[in-house]
Amino acid sequence: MDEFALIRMLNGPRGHGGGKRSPDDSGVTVGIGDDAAVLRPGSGTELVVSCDTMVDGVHFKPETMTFADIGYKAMASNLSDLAAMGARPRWALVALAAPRSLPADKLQGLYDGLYACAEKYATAIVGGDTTSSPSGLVVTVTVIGEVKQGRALLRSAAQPGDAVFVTGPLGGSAAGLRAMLERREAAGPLELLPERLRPLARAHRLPEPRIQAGQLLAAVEPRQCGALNDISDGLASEAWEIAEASGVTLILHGERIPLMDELREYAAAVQADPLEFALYGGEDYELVGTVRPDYRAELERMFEQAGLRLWFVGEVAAAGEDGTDPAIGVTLIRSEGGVPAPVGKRGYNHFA
Ligand SMILES: Nc1ncnc2c1ncn2[C@@H]1O[C@H](COP(=O)(O)OP(=O)(O)O)[C@@H](O)[C@H]1O
Ligand SMILES: Cc1ncc(C[n+]2csc(CCOP(=O)(O)OP(=O)(O)O)c2C)c(N)n1
Ligand SMILES: [Mg+2]
Ligand SMILES: [Mg+2]
Ligand SMILES: [Mg+2]
Repeated sequence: MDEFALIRMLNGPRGHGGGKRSPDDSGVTVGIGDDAAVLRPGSGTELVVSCDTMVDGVHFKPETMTFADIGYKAMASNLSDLAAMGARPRWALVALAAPRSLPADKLQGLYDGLYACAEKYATAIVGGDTTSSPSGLVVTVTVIGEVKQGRALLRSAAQPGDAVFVTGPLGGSAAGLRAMLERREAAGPLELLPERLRPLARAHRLPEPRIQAGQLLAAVEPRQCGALNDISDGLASEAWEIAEASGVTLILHGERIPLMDELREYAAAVQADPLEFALYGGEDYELVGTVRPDYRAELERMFEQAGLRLWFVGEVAAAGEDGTDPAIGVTLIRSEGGVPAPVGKRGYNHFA
């Protein structure tokens, strides 16, 4: 099949989504098929743009992900960065570098996953690029969202006194990854995995970007909301990014960090500390953020009303206030009443 037939197959009417599946108010003047897409942003909005790549052997292996999972997660991990800015997703572009030997039905599976996630979060796929790859599969998604002018949520907005929250349990994805690699079986339907591993594998393979939570936070009275970040490299690494960008210290309470029961069970079975998965594992795609302390109860109420939840896991201190060195950074109080210990600035790092 030639390149153009492939693009038509993946995105056309015979594909598993096609440009036809755009959301109703897609704002697309020109979509797939010309030299570039032409898009109409809403008035009074600013564009929010980000891209992330998934690479064979780095982000997935046959044991860890099906092709549909790779597509879903490529879209979800990108939308997660829009969530972390408080943006509403609008459009996406997909750049694909695929080995010539990769069967078309595998690529079709990848596109099933991409379109499934894009549809779920009202995102129109408006273009991309298709090339051959001399080695493994590489998928890059670019996402474009919108936020009301001046309302984007930045890493630099944490203030001393803020409460630190996360939007969901952490560490499950990294435990799922480890468990699937240990099994050494090709990834198949989640239902075929032992029940205790399913939630962990799901967290790794089919993460959900916290779009609704991000938008809710961006809509809050602006002076009440602090920093926001999504957790791709692990809570420690993302908390460090907020600390450095804001010039503060984040104090985390180990016992308040939400963990799935299945993670606790898995960690006990492999004699590991479940908190290590949460702090340094990564790919949870939950949000970590801060809120002014007086607004905490109101934010909790707003989340509850929207059918969402927050977990308060710590507080922001002026740099050095807790007596630890270096002054700017992240500290952990393992159990209540204990003393804060520095948290290493480590997590997933492509070149470390
Ligand atoms: N090769 C690059 N060229 C230009 N900017 C880059 C490049 N790689 C990353 N960035 C930018 O660096 C910042 C941090 O990137 P990254 O750590 O990948 O963010 P995230 O973890 O949120 O995906 C972002 O603003 C991103 O756009
Ligand atoms: C086979 C395999 N090995 C290791 C990992 C773990 N892993 C790969 S990339 C990554 C971090 C997130 O990816 P990155 O490209 O750094 O995303 P970004 O921070 O730019 O959003 C993690 C934890 C994995 N997902 N699959
Ligand atoms: Mg990135
Ligand atoms: Mg991010
Ligand atoms: Mg990212």
